[in-house]
Amino acid sequence: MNTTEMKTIGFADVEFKSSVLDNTRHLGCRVFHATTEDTIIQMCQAGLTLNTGDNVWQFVRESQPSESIYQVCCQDNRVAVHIPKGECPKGENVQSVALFHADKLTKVNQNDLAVALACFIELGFDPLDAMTLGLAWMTQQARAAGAGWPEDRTWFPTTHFSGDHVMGEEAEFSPIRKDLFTLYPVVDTVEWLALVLEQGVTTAQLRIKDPNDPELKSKIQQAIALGQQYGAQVFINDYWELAIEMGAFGVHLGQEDIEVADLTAIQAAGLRLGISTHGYFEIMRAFNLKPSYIALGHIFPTVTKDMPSQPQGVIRLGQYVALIKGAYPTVAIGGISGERLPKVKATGVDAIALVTAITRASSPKAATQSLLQAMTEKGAPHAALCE
Ligand SMILES: Cc1ncc(COP(=O)(O)OP(=O)(O)O)c(N)n1
Ligand SMILES: Cc1nc(C(=O)O)sc1CCOP(=O)(O)O
Ligand SMILES: [Mg+2]
Repeated sequence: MNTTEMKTIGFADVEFKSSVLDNTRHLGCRVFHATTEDTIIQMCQAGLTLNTGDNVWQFVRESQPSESIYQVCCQDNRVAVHIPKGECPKGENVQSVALFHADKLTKVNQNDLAVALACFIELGFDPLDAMTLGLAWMTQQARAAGAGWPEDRTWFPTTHFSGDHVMGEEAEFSPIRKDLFTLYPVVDTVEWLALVLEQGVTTAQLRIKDPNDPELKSKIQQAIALGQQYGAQVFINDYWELAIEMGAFGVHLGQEDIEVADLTAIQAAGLRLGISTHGYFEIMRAFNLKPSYIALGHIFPTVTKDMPSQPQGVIRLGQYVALIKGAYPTVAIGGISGERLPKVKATGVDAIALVTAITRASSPKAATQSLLQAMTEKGAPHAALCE
């Protein structure tokens, strides 16, 4: 194909070249990358399509949701992505729409967006994360703000799913004490909680996964009392109604939890809110709620929980931390051991959450002590970022 325009998106060790328009001004391009399959963008009868090997994306004017392809609808500076049913993060039989608002652009050029999207998919990002990054990249370019990795949150789009809870303009969750936000054990019994608090832990979470536990209420009550006794920030996982009723310090909720919880009630009751995220789309979605902290997972493979997403690794963790820094406190979670802790800490993340590094240690008390000590040791910040 004779091309009239060549776009390049380059980051430190990867460079993508995209031939975008042929000489009859028809779109039809390949995104070249040395180590992965080519991604092909074509104009066909149905509109612009992007074939990434695993998925087909189609840029449409008006969307009639399809079960098998990602449909992208661009209007001014807003983008709607209809997610194929099988790929939907909310469940197999749900048709959901992810919405993006690139408010620093006046119009999203869909040819450029297709190229940027293809590049980030080639880099291994999940579809909605690739779209979030693609829009951040385009905004950064449009504002002549450099060719580095998108890290400045002012260039990022806002993201949400259709039907998401909308908080009042002024509403934000109560802050946590950052000086107490360091080692963050997540445990499933009151006994474990007492053990870590006795060792000097100042932030912890009670995570009981059986909602039918007959002693659930009493366990939550004991956890709250322990937090008060030790002057620690104790979060209750999932059970936000009980947490409000019993006056907990805070609750931790995941991406599905925030769809069913009464966030306004949690905020009005003065509880702190921590939110789980697993990539750019979810981080920007969490921003809408102005939470007390943002959790970033899972960094390494974990045996504690079945994860639908891939481990993020410390390089991405560093990029997420840079994006969030100054807006909300951050905590990393997933497969973090004493050995891995220095690399995680070097990303600049505020706190480190862990389960098995303590609960499966041969001496949990000694492990907690040594993890606490490692959190306070001064390391070279932003060093040791190789995985
Ligand atoms: C600190 C912290 N980070 C992440 C999670 C996970 O929350 P969620 O995604 O809702 O999953 P469950 O823990 O409820 O299985 C967490 N609990 N704490
Ligand atoms: C509860 C939980 N949430 C995660 C997330 O990524 O959201 S990872 C995780 C388990 C963390 O356990 P461990 O320290 O044993 O790997
Ligand atoms: Mg949860």
